[in-house]
Amino acid sequence: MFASRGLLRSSRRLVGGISSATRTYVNLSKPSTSVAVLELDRAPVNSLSKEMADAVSAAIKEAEGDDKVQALVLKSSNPKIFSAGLDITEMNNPEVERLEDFWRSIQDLFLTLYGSRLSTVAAIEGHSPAGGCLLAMSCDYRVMTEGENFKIGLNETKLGIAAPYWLKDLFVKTIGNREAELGLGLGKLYSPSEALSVNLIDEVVKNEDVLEVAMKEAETWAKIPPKGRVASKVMLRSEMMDELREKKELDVGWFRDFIMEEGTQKGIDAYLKSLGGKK
Ligand SMILES: CC/C=C\C/C=C\CCC/C=C/CC(=O)SCCNC(=O)CCNC(=O)[C@H](O)C(C)(C)COP(=O)(O)OP(=O)(O)OC[C@H]1O[C@@H](n2cnc3c(N)ncnc32)[C@H](O)[C@@H]1OP(=O)(O)O
Repeated sequence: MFASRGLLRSSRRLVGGISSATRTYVNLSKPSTSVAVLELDRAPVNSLSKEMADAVSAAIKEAEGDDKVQALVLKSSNPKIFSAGLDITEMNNPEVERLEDFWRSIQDLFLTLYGSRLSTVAAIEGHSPAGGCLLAMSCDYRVMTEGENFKIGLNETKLGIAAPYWLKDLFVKTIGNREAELGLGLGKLYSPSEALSVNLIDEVVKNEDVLEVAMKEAETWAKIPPKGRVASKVMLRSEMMDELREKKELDVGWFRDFIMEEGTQKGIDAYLKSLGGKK
């Protein structure tokens, strides 16, 4: 029960050093011996397509492959948008096989980030709705830039969809049941100060300070002896992860059936057209 699969992941398959490795959609660098930085870099809004989700998972695993690295800062190349969440076009009139593979990649990204042996700090620069909030909540610590127009939360109901059960569970774990009922039901997006008041994030900082604060926090976590730190993380997180691993294909089926419904498609289509007013 203690050694949840994946959490104390073996690094044998992984390359060792990280030297500003740059790949499509993400940039991975190592500004200090024990802290790596993973930058989300998929214009215009860092939405999570299947390929983007796979790239983020691969970069986390690469960082874990360096035994000296103990912490990871997750940031955005866009100072106004951390991530706009799942790429909605993946769910709009999709091919069923692609849709299922897309969802497996999202599940894997969650399991990889939430279950990482690394201490993870989200430097939330700007907007972070839905899947963006999932990324942030999967980290150990969350710093968000100030600016009351920036929003974070789970707005799925506003698109006519529902968060999967494991994202709901993560939300409840993070902000408690009552606030999650309000947040999920209303599809509420919180300003940084509101998010801080419900413990959705841990700190609000000036835009220009976000990386420095996140790096400092990551260095603090990196100094904790990893054996006890990782064991504590396993104790806190393994139950949720094990449940999803057991139900993975069931969850893929729920997602597929929900998304393929005609009513869901109508809602997604209308929402997508409203975005940017251009589609
Ligand atoms: C019982 C249930 C059982 C099973 C159900 C299981 C699972 C279902 C759950 C699925 C989970 C979904 C989670 C999600 O993440 S859904 C995505 C939610 N995201 C959003 O609602 C964010 C939408 N975007 C925005 O609000 C704004 O773009 C943002 C505030 C981030 C930035 O605003 P800005 O004005 O700067 O940019 P825009 O002009 O709006 O956008 C620029 C272009 O980017 C496109 N765009 C934006 N967001 C997305 C996205 N998430 N996916 C794809 N494309 C996106 C936008 O359309 C613009 O494109 P162009 O018009 O320029 O082509």
